[in-house]
Amino acid sequence: MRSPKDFFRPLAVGAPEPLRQIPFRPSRMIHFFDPGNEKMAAKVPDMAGKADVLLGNLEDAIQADRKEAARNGLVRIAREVDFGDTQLWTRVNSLDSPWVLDDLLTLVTAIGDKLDVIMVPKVEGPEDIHYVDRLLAQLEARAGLTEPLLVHAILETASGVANVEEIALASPRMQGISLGPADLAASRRMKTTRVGGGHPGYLVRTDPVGDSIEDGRTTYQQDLWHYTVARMVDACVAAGILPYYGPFGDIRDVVACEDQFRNAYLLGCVGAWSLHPKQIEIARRVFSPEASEVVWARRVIEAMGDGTGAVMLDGKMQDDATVKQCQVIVALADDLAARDPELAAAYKEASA
Ligand SMILES: CC(=O)SCCNC(=O)CCNC(=O)[C@H](O)C(C)(C)COP(=O)(O)OP(=O)(O)OC[C@H]1O[C@@H](n2cnc3c(N)ncnc32)[C@H](O)[C@@H]1OP(=O)(O)O
Ligand SMILES: CC(=O)C(=O)O
Ligand SMILES: [Mg+2]
Repeated sequence: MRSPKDFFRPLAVGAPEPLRQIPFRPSRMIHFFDPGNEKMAAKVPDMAGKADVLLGNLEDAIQADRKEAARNGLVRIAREVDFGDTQLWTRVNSLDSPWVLDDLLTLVTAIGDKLDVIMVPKVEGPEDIHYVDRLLAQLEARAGLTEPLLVHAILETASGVANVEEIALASPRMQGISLGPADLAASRRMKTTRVGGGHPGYLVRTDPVGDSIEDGRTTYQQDLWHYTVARMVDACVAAGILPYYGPFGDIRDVVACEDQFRNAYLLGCVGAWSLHPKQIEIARRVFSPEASEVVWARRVIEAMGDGTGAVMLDGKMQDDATVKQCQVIVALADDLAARDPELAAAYKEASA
């Protein structure tokens, strides 16, 4: 473990200074595409106007014999497409794979100045981040980069969850963490074959009424991911980085996808992954505060004046703590509206 005094020292001679704070940039959806798939690649310029983050995926979902094509495709896309203020991320192959070294060597030296964040899958503990941290510093120095690349970990192994607090604090490069429900389910030997979402077998049941243990007992499906998402949010916020829900694999079920995303939003996540173009809009809707909520939050802040004491508003008690809750909503709304003109117009209309 590095001394706190050395934490912000570059890890290689000539590497850029690490950031002291992770900037908040809207990232309601991290949209995955296969950069080696010509159809998807052709849609990138259009999607750059719709998604907050576009991620060129090199890991799972890319066939072994297409890894090089995906890597080369990402280099080409990064050089040719104007991303405006849309972020470009990548997910490299896992650290034990035969591809990751070439992923990092190629991407940092060829397009390190175009990439914002490198997502690292299957992170088991802080040692994985330390390895990537030093290697990135060496490559940044070689490429002459002036801004440090940020690192995002996927929480998708049982060890990763056990070590999530240390992972979040492992490097000043740490930008955020996403839940990886598919690999995590496999790692934990959970008995679900779904990619995220609930399961009808994971439920609670009301008590028996009368003599029958069968009749009249309502069941409620529970959220398999609640514990992990809540723990991830705490670990991220304590470390000053951003938590994200991951993928929802049932592309057809846009209703349950929206529910899962909303659970994550309410628990503190700033975004989720989108795997298909139709999930971009779901994430945009869910991870943007509702206009009526923003109006209410502004009313509370105004009514509370200097933010101390207690007042009643529409029959509800407001005090120092509720002002802070409302400030969270308003700050997020302002950040998102600055990027999203449609949202800005909706907020303006609601407050008129
Ligand atoms: C557990 C994990 O690791 S999750 C992360 C890894 N997985 C991924 O990244 C998967 C990304 N998504 C995909 O590969 C695809 O969306 C699939 C395989 C799930 C479905 O693909 P398709 O069967 O082609 O879907 P569908 O027919 O509805 O596609 C409609 C159009 O959208 C395009 N499209 C589909 N997904 C995407 C995407 N992620 N980005 C851009 N375009 C896409 C298709 O190419 C198709 O284009 P066309 O109209 O020009 O023919
Ligand atoms: C997100 C991811 O990689 C997983 O669920 O396994
Ligand atoms: Mg995975």
